[in-house]
Amino acid sequence: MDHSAADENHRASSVEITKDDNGISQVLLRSPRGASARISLHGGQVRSWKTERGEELLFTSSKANLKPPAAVRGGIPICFPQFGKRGSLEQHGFARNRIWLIEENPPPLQSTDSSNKAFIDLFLKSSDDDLKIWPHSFEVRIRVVLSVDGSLTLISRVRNVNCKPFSFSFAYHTYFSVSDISEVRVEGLETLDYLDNLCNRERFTEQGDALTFESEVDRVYLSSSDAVAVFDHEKKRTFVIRKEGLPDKARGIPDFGDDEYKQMLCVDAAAIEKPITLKPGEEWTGRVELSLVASIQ
Ligand SMILES: O=P(O)(O)OC[C@H]1O[C@H](O)[C@H](O)[C@@H](O)[C@@H]1O
Repeated sequence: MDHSAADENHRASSVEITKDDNGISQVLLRSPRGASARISLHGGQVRSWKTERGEELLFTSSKANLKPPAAVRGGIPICFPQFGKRGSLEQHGFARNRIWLIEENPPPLQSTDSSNKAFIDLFLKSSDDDLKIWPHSFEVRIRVVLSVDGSLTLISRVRNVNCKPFSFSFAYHTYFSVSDISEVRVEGLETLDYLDNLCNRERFTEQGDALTFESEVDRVYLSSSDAVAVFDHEKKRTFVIRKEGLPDKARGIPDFGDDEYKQMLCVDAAAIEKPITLKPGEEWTGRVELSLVASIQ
């Protein structure tokens, strides 16, 4: 068997497409050691990411409405073309509400080696209804890759297929599952400036060595470093989030008035404060890699 045929064979055994309870296609990626990721075509959203021991690493609200076009609070929603309420569109834009397609032969991805890894390519383009509320023709592609060691990488491309420039925001709005938010600390955001969404986006500078949580937090850190770590002392887990092409980080624990939300922490890799502008025919690429490392507490 030649090399590419071996790759194809490996891929076929590690990618499975089924339907969820609402009849929406979902993709299951499996690593040879048993880690897995499940991605729904509703929103192109990663809904589950599990270790080889079957432990779920992402949070999903037990009250989430999973029926399209609802926005599902959990997993990794894709915020595009708007983050939060910073624009005329619905919160976090419409991409997370749309039904995406699987793309069999996407244009080649520069400097990305997905061989021997389980991956899927998803695609969304502006519909006539989208153009009524956001008049810019676009194509968005996301490759979700599960590596042999269980780490999860999402690579996104946005292309301007319009005849005029347009600007957009983008975020991987990642809901990590944590034991209890009081047991968690975040490193990698110290000394950065942030905009506090709970104080009319006023600008502050982060102090202290590592960040812990005592009450609701909703902040956008500007020009953050490309690696942030989330330590969960009780679960003895450390998540490492690495990003490229996405200057900002958002961090939040919402106060939805419910104990359930003490078991989650949102850390987004994002382009929020300086929206990305594309001229006709241009393409932007952004990437995030999530990994679980041996506990360094
Ligand atoms: O509930 P969602 O629409 O998914 O948004 C969840 C959260 O997203 C971001 O972090 C916003 O800054 C928060 O204000 C919001 O609570």
